[in-house]
Amino acid sequence: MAYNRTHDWLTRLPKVDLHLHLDGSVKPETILELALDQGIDLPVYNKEGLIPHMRVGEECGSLIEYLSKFDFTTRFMQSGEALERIAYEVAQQSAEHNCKYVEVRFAPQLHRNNGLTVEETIHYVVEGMKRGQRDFGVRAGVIAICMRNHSCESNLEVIRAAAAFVGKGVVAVDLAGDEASYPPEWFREVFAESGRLGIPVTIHAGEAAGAMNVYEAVTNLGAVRIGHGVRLKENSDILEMVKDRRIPLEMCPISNIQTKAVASWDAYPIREYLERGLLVTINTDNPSVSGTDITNEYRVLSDRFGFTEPELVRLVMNGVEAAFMEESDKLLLRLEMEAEIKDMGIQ
Ligand SMILES: O=c1[nH]cnc2c1ncn2[C@H]1C[C@H](O)[C@@H](CO)O1
Ligand SMILES: [Zn+2]
Repeated sequence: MAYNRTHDWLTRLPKVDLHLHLDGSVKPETILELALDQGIDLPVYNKEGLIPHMRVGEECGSLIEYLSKFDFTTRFMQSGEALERIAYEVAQQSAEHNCKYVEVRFAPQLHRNNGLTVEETIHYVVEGMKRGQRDFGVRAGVIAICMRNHSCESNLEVIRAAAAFVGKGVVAVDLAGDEASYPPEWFREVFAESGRLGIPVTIHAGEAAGAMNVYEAVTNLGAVRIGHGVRLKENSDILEMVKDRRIPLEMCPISNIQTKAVASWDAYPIREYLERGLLVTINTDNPSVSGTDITNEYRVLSDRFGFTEPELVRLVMNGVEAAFMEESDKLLLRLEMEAEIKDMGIQ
């Protein structure tokens, strides 16, 4: 069988992206326009000059350093118009990589500096995704994020607002931010509310701290998916539990290397996870902060780990299985993607 791993092939491969932050996906061109519209000064007025302010380099040493890039971008994301536009552009960027389904996550409380309510921020992001779906055919769901450095009250407000949008664009809630300083057990009260309201939960865990955080996220916060889970490999019992419960891992390879969730590509556990039967999915995390896109994630994996075309297809279809989607919609998406993959000559 001849494997033709060209860039073009991977771009055309239908894909999904389940872990993508809105504020980590803003194009520098858009920042230039938003700054002019909003009357906010910029350090430089050209795309290339903005990139170092938005993107981490090779030298990024930790998740904390990685997270420092977000303050720059969120300043321009304080109006309904900006949120709607950026969500729309995420759908557009997804379509450029033949991404058929995307789950976009954002933290409503980070977008309230000019007086938007939590509900309004969600409304505008949902509207942008819907317009994107109409124009580019990319299906989408929105995930509302609670932040680790925010109070219980402000996170509860996010959970309750998100619950009101379930079935109207929001598909889940999440917990993000500095994992090493804020352990998941501090958030039991917050996610008890998502349990009461019946909204699905995914939690960033096992990224900047160990496997115990994955255990806590699953057993006490009600996580049915895990963001990253790179350090799950440190504990076999917890790994087996995640496997037995079929809990998908939303892995984001380039980001995981940059944040030092893992020391090097040699130590990246993706092959090990697949061999041990975990449901691994491939995602971008933050295209503009990480300088990546979904095609690039697959390309790097294919280059680094020698994944074959059928293996790459399996990773894509794991993403479909893991999607926060109604089973009937999932079936349609799967059939559509399988037909397209078959047309590309892969079984
Ligand atoms: O990989 C990540 N781990 C933890 N927190 C993250 C990651 N990527 C982005 N964030 C944070 C920074 C953003 O401002 C916030 C909401 O999208 O989520
Ligand atoms: Zn993330």
